[in-house]
Parts: sequence; structure tokens; C-alpha cells
Amino acid sequence: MKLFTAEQVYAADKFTIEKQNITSDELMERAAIQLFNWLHLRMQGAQVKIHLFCGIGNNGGDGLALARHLQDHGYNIEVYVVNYSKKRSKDFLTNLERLKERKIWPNFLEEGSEWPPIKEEEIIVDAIFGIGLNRAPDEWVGNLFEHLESTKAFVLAVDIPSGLFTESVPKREKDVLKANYTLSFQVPKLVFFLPQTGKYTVQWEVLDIGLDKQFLFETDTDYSLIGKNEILPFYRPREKYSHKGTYGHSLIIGGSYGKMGAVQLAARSCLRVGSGLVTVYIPKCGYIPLQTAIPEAMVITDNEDSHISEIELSIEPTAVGLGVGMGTKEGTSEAIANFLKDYKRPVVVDADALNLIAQHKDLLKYLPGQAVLTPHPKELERLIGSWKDDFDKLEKAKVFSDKHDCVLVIKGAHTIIIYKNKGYVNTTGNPGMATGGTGDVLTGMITGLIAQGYEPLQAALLGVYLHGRSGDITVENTGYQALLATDVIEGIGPAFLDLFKVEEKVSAEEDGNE
Ligand SMILES: NC(=O)C1=CN([C@@H]2O[C@H](COP(=O)(O)OP(=O)(O)OC[C@H]3O[C@@H](n4cnc5c(N)ncnc54)[C@H](O)[C@@H]3O)[C@@H](O)[C@H]2O)[C@H](O)CC1
Ligand SMILES: [K+]
Repeated sequence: MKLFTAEQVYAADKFTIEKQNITSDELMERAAIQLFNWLHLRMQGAQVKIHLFCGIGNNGGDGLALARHLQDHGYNIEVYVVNYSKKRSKDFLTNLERLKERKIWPNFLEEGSEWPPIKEEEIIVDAIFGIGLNRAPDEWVGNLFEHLESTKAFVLAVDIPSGLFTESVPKREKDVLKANYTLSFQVPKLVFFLPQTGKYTVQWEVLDIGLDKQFLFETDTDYSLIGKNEILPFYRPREKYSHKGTYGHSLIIGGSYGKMGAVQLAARSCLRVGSGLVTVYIPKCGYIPLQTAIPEAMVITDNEDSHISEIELSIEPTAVGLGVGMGTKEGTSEAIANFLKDYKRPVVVDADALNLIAQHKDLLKYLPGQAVLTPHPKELERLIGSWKDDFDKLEKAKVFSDKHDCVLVIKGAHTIIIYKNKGYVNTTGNPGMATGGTGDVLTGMITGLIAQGYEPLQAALLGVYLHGRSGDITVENTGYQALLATDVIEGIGPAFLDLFKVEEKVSAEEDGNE
């Protein structure tokens, strides 16, 4: 799913209005009906009080139109206009008139107004600011947000939590009204997925308001959301007359005394994603544990017992996963540097190998094209330097990826994959996966996918998606706390099978939308 900028959403609006020969008021009405259906389906006429806070632009217009539908269906509502500007939008005014015709008189809130009392069990609809926010809300509006949050009532945001910009990070937390749920029109916003801005909504959902499908399809975006629909088109099925040679030979280079587990995790996950053959290159101390734990893997050992000192290859791997559990002994750093100077085939670089490259940036020029780098935030900072905020981080990552022709897998709650000027936001995974070894599993998976012939970017997308999906499937049995990296490997099979499961439709939801 593409992630549009506010400017692109406005363009889609305009295009739709012209092509479908409708008015902007009719489009607002569609939005309001979708909002109403969503609420009505869940509330079934319950008389819990709904407090609708509406701004003076089109987001406010949506709120007023929703209030009208709620009133028509007998809901218990109270409407407020947050009067932060005299510049009211046309469709806001139209909807204000419609409310007045029904004898609904909103409360006008201004600087100095007394804030309305709201009970914890009541509902707040936030239609104050939408994607048109162009500067931080005035102090008194921030104070209102604070008051609304302090009531602990459930906050349902229309389109986007008020005070949240679509393309930058707000300066102060109190300038945004935190939402429990956001109903976003047509497309989710990038800010829902970044650590500094994602925290402003607990959950989100998209409401289809019928913006022109062709326009949405043809508009190119810098960011997209990666789910099953984005993965399936490049999934490669197993061929009947294939053999293990068809699916590549992966080599995992890593391990040191006390960190052999990392190699085991990477090698096993590499096998689980379907790599035809897997060899590991490790220091001698890992020989017996490796051979015992993973009979399917082949082992080549370094001359040193406790760390890697020289990477001498007697095989020609299809793809290499470099760095897991490797340590930073001096001999090891040299071995990696020498290896990278000679090696010309696809590589996934992780952990200590990443840190080494960050320390010796001249090594970057030896990376083969489209090398996949899988840094966590600290490793990323060592590579690209510090950043002002999440948007700055993404821009710097894009510049780095373009300059060094590499795929950056920025690990986090929503892992973001950057290649050149595009970003791909992953949707799978959960907090249970914040545990030692899951990164090694990811490295093994991406390596194994590249070995099978996936382009490095595709391998990164599929690997990250399946890794998170496996965690999501597995956590159902383990719970967050007990989830182990090993469990994520065991879930890879079910995650592949899940790619082909047809989603069950909630029939009531469909009814509600009719
Ligand atoms: N396709 C869609 O998604 C549709 C969206 N709709 C809704 O329209 C809003 C966007 O409406 P817009 O009028 O452009 O902006 P806002 O309501 O967000 O803001 C109002 C207005 O206020 C001014 N402003 C901005 N920042 C400030 C500030 N800090 N203080 C005071 N005033 C400010 C600015 O001039 C804005 O224009 C979208 O989110 C949806 O909810 C349509 O209803 C249907 C199609
Ligand atoms: K809002």
C-alpha cells in the first residue's frame, strides 16, 4: 500500500472530484458516512455520550457531518467547535448550517473558555486538525488537548491525530492529541509508523472514501507499506524438477568464543527459508556444537580456535551473510576487510561486520552492488551519522543508500527498508521479538533468500516480512515475554504457508459499509 504525502492526498481529492463529477461536499459526506458506519457497527445505538470536537477546516467539517448522522440515528452527542481561526472552510460552513437546521447548537471553544467535563467512559471524536495543519496549534489549543487526554476518555481521531504533521515531527508532545484509534481516509500516513510519531495513535485503520483508484495506482510515492499483497507478486514457487543446486549455496561467516549461537540461528533460518545448501565459516571452537546442532549445515573452520582470523574459501557461495557473533578482535577486522576486497557476489552485512565498516568507511567501496546492511539504530548512527529526527534519519539513509548502492534494513518496531530514494515500511512483528538473536535470524533469512535468486531488495522485503509474520504467529503460543529467537525460526514455515491463506472477511463489517 502506498503512503501518500498530504500534497498527494489533496491532488487525489481534486482529481476524484473532477473525474467523478462530484462536489467536495459530497466527498466529505462519503467520509462522514464511513466514519458513521464504523462507529454505528461497534456502538449499535448505545447511549454512551459522544463528544465531537471539530476544527474550522475540512477535518472539522467531517466531524460536523458525522455529528449529523449520529444525531439522525439517535445517538447521545455534544458538539464543540474549536475556534482556532476565523478562516472557516466552505464545507465546514455548509455542515454547520445543516446542524443548525436540525437545532444542534455547537459549543464554541476559544482561548479562555472553560473546558467541558467529560467522563472516562465517554467517547471523544477528534476532528480538530487534519492533514492541513501547517504550524503548531496555539497554546490554548494544546491546553485543550491536555484536558481531553486527562479525562482518559477514548479518543477516536478523524484522519490523523490533531496536531500531528504529515511530514515532520511535532516539537512538543502536548501539541498533539493522542488517539486510541485513528480512522484515516483512503491511505495511512507515514507518521503512523515512525518511532517519534507512531506513539500518537495506538491503532489505525483506513476508511475507503472512493478516491480515484487509477490516480492512486499511477501516483508514485516515496514510501510504501509492505504487507502480503506487496510480497506475493515476487514470491518464487518451488519448481517440480528442481534440485538443491537450484536454490543456491549460502555461506554464513561469523561466530567467536561465546557467540557461536548467533551462527547457529542464522544458519538454521537460512535453511528454513529454503536455501539449497548452507555452509558456515566459523572459528574452530564452534565445530562440534555446529555439527551437532544443525546436521543439515556444512562447516568450514578458521585456523584460530576462538575467533575468525582469515577468510579462506574453498567454495563459491551464491550469497554470504557476514558478521553475526563475529566479535571485534583485531585479526577478525582484518579478515573481514580482506574478504570484502576480494568478494564480488551478494552479501548481507550485520553486527560486528557493520561496526567494522562504520569504523573504516573506506571499506564501503569494496561492498558489492546492492549489499544488504541490517543495522539496528546504534549501528545505523555509526554508519550514517546522527540525525535530528526520524524524517532526517530517513533522508540521510536514502542519501547513504544511493551513494553506496546498498539496501539499508533499519530495524525497529516497523522495520524500514531503504533502497536509493524509496522506503518500504514493514507491517509485521511484535514487541516479543525484542530479544537476543532475532537479528541473527533475519540475517540468515535474507541471505538464504538471495541465494535462491531473489534480488537483494526483494530478499530484504520478503525476509523482513516473513520474520515479523513468523514472530506474530509464534507469539500466539508463547506470549511476548517467552518468545525466543529459536521460536521465530520455527515459525518461518507457518509464515510461508500464511502467505497463501485467504483473509476471512468480517461479514458484519461488510453489512455496515453497505
Ligand atoms: N481525501 C481526503 O482525505 C479527504 C479529506 N477530508 C478532510 O479534510 C482534511 C483536511 O482539511 P483542511 O481544511 O485542508 O485542513 P485541516 O482541517 O486539517 O486544517 C484547517 C485549516 O486550519 C489552518 N491551520 C493549519 N494549522 C493551523 C494552526 N496551527 N492554527 C490555526 N490554523 C491552522 C489551515 O489553513 C487549514 O486549512 C483531512 O484531514 C480530512 O479530514 C475531506 O473531508 C474529504 C476528503
Ligand atoms: K483529527
